[in-house]
Amino acid sequence: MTQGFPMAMPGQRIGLFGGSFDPAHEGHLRLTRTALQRFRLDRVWWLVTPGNPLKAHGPAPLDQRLAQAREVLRGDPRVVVTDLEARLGTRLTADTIGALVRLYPRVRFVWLMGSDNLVQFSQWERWQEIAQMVPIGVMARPGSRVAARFSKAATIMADRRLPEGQAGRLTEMTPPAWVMVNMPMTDASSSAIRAMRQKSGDGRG
Ligand SMILES: Nc1ncnc2c1ncn2[C@@H]1O[C@H](COP(=O)(O)OP(=O)(O)OP(=O)(O)O)[C@@H](O)[C@H]1O
Ligand SMILES: O=C(O)c1ccc[n+]([C@@H]2O[C@H](COP(=O)([O-])O)[C@@H](O)[C@H]2O)c1
Repeated sequence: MTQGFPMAMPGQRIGLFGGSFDPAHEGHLRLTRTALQRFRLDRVWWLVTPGNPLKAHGPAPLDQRLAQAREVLRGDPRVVVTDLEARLGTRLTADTIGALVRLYPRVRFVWLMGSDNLVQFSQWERWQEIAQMVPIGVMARPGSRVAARFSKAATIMADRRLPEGQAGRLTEMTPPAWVMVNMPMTDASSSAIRAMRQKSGDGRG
């Protein structure tokens, strides 16, 4: 495998967790640990994006966000923090997933996201193509669970939704397939942390 690309064994179940991580926080950690358990994943790869295509303002430098994300994870061996999108030269999730399924044809990938992202999902470029490529695991986030449930993407994919009790089968499903699971809620958010840092005059944010 090319340098900087994580190793993966054939048949491994890997969650792809894309985000700005500007900065990473307890919510990302909780989502990751819950996904590992509920979807019976072997690994989760944090795809630290060079920049969310829907966000107008660029985030902090990529190296800074990668280093901080690794600190938050405190060496959990099941989680890999990667700059794969920068290496692949992709920004759009459809392109990133397309490249990864070609590079790792025998890995069982699932896409992970918080419920606030499911609300917006129908605005992502070629979102239905994403849903055709990999199953999707959605984790409830305070304030967006109901909106996510009635979102455009959820409505269009309603007949492909797994009951929460069957979340452990998500990686075996032929996409499109998705499930929304509850997790211990935390209202941690990167924007709240950035706002707090700005208020306290900490230049990092
Ligand atoms: N507290 C949380 N609970 C559940 N999911 C979360 C939580 N915080 C972030 N996520 C999810 O993590 C992914 C990456 O989010 P991101 O890095 O943008 O963090 P954020 O806190 O949402 O940032 P911002 O506040 O700047 O929008 C998204 O899928 C988002 O839904
Ligand atoms: O591909 C798109 O059109 C698209 C639009 C919005 C967000 N995304 C991805 O969604 C993930 C979460 O983004 P964010 O900024 O909410 O952490 C991250 O991997 C982004 O690249 C992707």
